Amino acid sequence: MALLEGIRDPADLRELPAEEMPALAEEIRGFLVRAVARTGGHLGPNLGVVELTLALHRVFSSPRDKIIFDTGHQSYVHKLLTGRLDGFDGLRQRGGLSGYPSQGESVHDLVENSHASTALAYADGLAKANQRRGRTDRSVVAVIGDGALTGGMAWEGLNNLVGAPDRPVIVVLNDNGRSYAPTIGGLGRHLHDLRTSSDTWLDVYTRDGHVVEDNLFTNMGFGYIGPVDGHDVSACERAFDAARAMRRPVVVHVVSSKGRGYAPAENDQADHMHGIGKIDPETGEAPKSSGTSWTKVFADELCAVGEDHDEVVAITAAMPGPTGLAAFAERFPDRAYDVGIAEQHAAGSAAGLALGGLHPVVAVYSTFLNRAFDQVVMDVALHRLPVTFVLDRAGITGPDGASHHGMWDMSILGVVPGLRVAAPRDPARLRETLREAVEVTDGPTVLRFPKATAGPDIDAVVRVDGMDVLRRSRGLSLDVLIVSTGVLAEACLQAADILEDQGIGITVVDPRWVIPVNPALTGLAARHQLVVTVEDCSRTGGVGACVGQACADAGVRTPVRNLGLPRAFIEHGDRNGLLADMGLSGEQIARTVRDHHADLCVPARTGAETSPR
Ligand SMILES: Cc1ncc(C[n+]2csc(CCOP(=O)(O)OP(=O)(O)O)c2C)c(N)n1
Ligand SMILES: CC(=O)[C@@H](O)[C@H](O)COP(=O)(O)O
Ligand SMILES: [Mg+2]
Repeated sequence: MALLEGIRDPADLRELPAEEMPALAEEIRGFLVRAVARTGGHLGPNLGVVELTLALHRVFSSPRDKIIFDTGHQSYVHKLLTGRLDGFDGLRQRGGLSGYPSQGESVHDLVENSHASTALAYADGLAKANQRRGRTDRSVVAVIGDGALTGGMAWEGLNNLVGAPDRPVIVVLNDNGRSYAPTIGGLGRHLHDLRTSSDTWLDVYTRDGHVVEDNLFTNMGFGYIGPVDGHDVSACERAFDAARAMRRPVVVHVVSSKGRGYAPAENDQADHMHGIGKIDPETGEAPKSSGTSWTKVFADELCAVGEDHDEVVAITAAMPGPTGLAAFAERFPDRAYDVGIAEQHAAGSAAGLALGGLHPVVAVYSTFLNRAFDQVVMDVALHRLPVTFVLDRAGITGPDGASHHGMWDMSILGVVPGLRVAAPRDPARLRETLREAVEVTDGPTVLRFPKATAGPDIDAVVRVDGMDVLRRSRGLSLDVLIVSTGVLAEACLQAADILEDQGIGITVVDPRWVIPVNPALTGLAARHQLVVTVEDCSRTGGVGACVGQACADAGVRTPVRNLGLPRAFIEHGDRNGLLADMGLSGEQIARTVRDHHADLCVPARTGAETSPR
């Protein structure tokens, strides 16, 4: 790896002769496979941008020239070329390199948000700032994938970028034909036609670039250069030079292949190793996973629901595999819709499907529902439409860090009139609440579950008014009511064991449907000295806040304390380690409950009250 080890800064790269680029690319590919096989990460996307990224850093002078990576999952090569070769052993681990650009890591990193389709907005703003400040000596370059280009924000960006022909921005479209799955819709078809219609890929550029007469981009007002071979460093360099010389908004259409140069990724028909865990670098094989994921439990039950409910249809935002909808699509191909990376459209289209008499199930990662909040409120809930949103990766996810933790869904959804949220604690409750959700006809429902292996079922001692009492106080004192949400039930029960041994009477209740607050919960709260709510979601506006509000509104004076995630961006790490950092392990919950109970300075009650039967 002599060449790669000699690059500590893009300036070192620019010193190398063009003839060294193929060898350097080879070194980078070999390094990526070995490193990501050890840590997991986005191997496929990064293998696809090796030559493209070399050309970017040879033509443009970051950080004076700004290079923005849309989504950012394809920025490993950029990190290797900007002095972070040694950090890859800690990729996506606590205290290690982020899997996305990170301002704290490098001056060459600009956008940390890994939500797709935002790069053109940043580029628009940066270009305007350069123009305002008379900075005519630098470029703004946005690298966006064909998948990210299916997102609505990307079209808002394109529309604004061409609004000012005199404000140069270079849009590098990295077109590998897919997100996880092949890129859908008219854009997918158009790009395919552009990729295949040119008899020869452009490798010679006149000063004004090679403008193709008539395509989507030229008709909008962009200069267009392409299609360019994304695995030919020199061709990419010539294209970027030509684009810069045009001094106007330009799209450079680069054609690449995800997983390039590593047979197990190239042959992976699912998604060319888009995002992987640890693998054997020789074979590409992953160790057999122990246990069943929450996603698999959902995928299987949705297929069963589909058999029983002909009105149920499913929508994914370019993630059929990761959300589990691929199984439903295989079973019911005419009842599954992939709308591209377009969560807002997914929610709006779901509203249309519901108005048409169907019951759509929209499966997205919790964090990506943020993007469709207005559609959930105004297009679905306002019309009281029967749409079920299934939020995978809810709560702390782990390796993808701050913009992927699904830690705001219950906080933002708590304010939506008529919307109901369930947080199943185990596979049995996921199956149960999913079936309950698809029976709801007068408004939206939401289920949320984590990126984790699904644990064993936790049966209730008794179900009272739809809520599951998981633990009744062993003694007769009703000191503390722990309101457990979702998978944290296991930690709450561990805490209950510890606290009971310390003489504090604990009731643990799982409301199952956590928003709006079950009125019976306030009655249960009234019979205890203290209520402690526990959730894998932001404490701000989460279930705990809703319970406190409900108790206050019901005139229940029992103090309510909320355990959950802080109003902060939480770095990447492993899920359990981060939950423990946030005080959400069994032991920590017990310690916090004990402290709150001690603060009440009230002796444990004896006898008079009755535990819920
Ligand atoms: C708003 C949003 N929805 C979903 C995702 C999940 N996601 C991460 S990468 C990806 C596919 C990106 O495809 P593309 O832009 O073509 O980049 P490629 O992986 O092909 O390089 C998706 C859907 C996301 N990051 N942001
Ligand atoms: C980049 C992106 O948003 C996704 O690829 C994300 O990495 C999802 O990862 P998991 O599916 O492993 O949770
Ligand atoms: Mg793509």
